[in-house]
Amino acid sequence: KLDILEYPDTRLRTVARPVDAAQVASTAFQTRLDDMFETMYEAPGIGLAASQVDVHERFMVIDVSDDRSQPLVFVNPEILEREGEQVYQEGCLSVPEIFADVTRANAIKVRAIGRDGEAFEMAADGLLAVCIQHEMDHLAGKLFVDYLSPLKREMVRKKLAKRRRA
Ligand SMILES: O=C(O)C[C@@H](Cc1ccccc1)[C@H](O)SCc1ccccc1
Ligand SMILES: [Zn+2]
Repeated sequence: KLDILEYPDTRLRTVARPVDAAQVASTAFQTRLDDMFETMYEAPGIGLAASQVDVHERFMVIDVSDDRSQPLVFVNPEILEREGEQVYQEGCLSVPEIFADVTRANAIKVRAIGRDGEAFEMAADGLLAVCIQHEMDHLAGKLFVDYLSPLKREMVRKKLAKRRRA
């Protein structure tokens, strides 16, 4: 299991660098993917970005299925199209016990390299679209609390400081 960085740890603000596609097939990279899925499932969560475990490379794992049967790997993800808007009450494994409404695109088209090292394109909507956008923010050093008003963000900071002292 990997340790998940917690806000306001400044390492979460690092902008991840692209992965060398030739490395995806390597045992080392595949093992890191296994560790990411194990950490995500154990949290439990439906998404985890490499940034959250202090690995600043552009990849993330997602599984929004109810029975943990649809693991998805996105390496060097890019959003090709965005459509509509949806509000979702988001949480984050790096900002424990804080939830807030975030507005994101309702439907997206994303291109990435998969676990097999091959490029693919995927259309996503609903919770999967929210999760992909949430994880891609992590890779850009952004957190969902950045969308909150300064006042609400200050309340979050105080609440987490108290939680850490407890
Ligand atoms: O911290 C993370 O990136 C994991 C996030 C991913 C996520 C946040 C908001 C909305 C969608 C995905 C979550 O903490 S995973 C926990 C969770 C479980 C079910 C539904 C929403 C969030
Ligand atoms: Zn998160």
